[in-house]
Amino acid sequence: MAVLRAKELTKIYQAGKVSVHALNGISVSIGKGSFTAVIGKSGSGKTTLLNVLSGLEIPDSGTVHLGAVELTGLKDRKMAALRRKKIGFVFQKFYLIPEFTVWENIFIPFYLDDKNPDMDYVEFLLKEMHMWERKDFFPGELSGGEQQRAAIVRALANRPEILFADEPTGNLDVKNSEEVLALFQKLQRQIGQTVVMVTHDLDIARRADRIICLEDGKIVSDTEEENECES
Ligand SMILES: Nc1ncnc2c1ncn2[C@@H]1O[C@H](COP(=O)(O)OP(=O)(O)OP(=O)(O)O)[C@@H](O)[C@H]1O
Repeated sequence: MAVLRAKELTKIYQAGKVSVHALNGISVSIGKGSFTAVIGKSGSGKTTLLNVLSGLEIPDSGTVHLGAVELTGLKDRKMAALRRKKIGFVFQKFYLIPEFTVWENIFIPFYLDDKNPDMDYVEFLLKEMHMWERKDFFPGELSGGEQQRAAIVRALANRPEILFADEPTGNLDVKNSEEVLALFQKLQRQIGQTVVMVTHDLDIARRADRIICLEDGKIVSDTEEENECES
């Protein structure tokens, strides 16, 4: 069963007189409970694809459906609310809010929706990421790996229908990267968490069960096994 379906996505950036076709007719369907890696050379469109699939950016043409809802038709406020409730996003640069503690960063989306988080699940995630002891720290008091682990808890706390991660291990050392990938795999197994992750690294991509390779804004391969993709 597909949790997300995208059809014929195009995105053209205009930089001065140059037009860049960042997405060039991409159609893709993401199965519930699947773990997908998106790889490809620098500039192939990976981040643009993730941003469009997650509603952060609007495509020039094409559609994205999350379940029955067409993201591409939503206005800003509805999109923001839907993203808070149903979509998790992990960025390479973490983007924690520096004035708030880890705990507060995790809870902000819930405050905005006047909802209470599942405390047991948040505690489980913080402990899995070895961040329970650091929950009252401010981002500036944490290492890069700790900040990313906190950002991952924030992204997963509402049990999103789909988690997008853009180079989530790009700024992490081997040990931290391993913990992040192990958590994604554990959640996939235990609660059927759907994950779509961009990476440059074929070894990291191999941890997923599907590898989509992009070139010049197009999918050039989409496999469950070894992949000839240049990344
Ligand atoms: N805001 C923008 N304005 C103009 N061009 C852009 C913009 N964002 C991306 N591009 C261009 O679109 C293309 C795809 O960019 P994108 O960031 O999606 O690639 P990527 O595969 O994620 O690259 P990397 O691996 O280097 O992060 C690139 O050629 C890039 O220069």
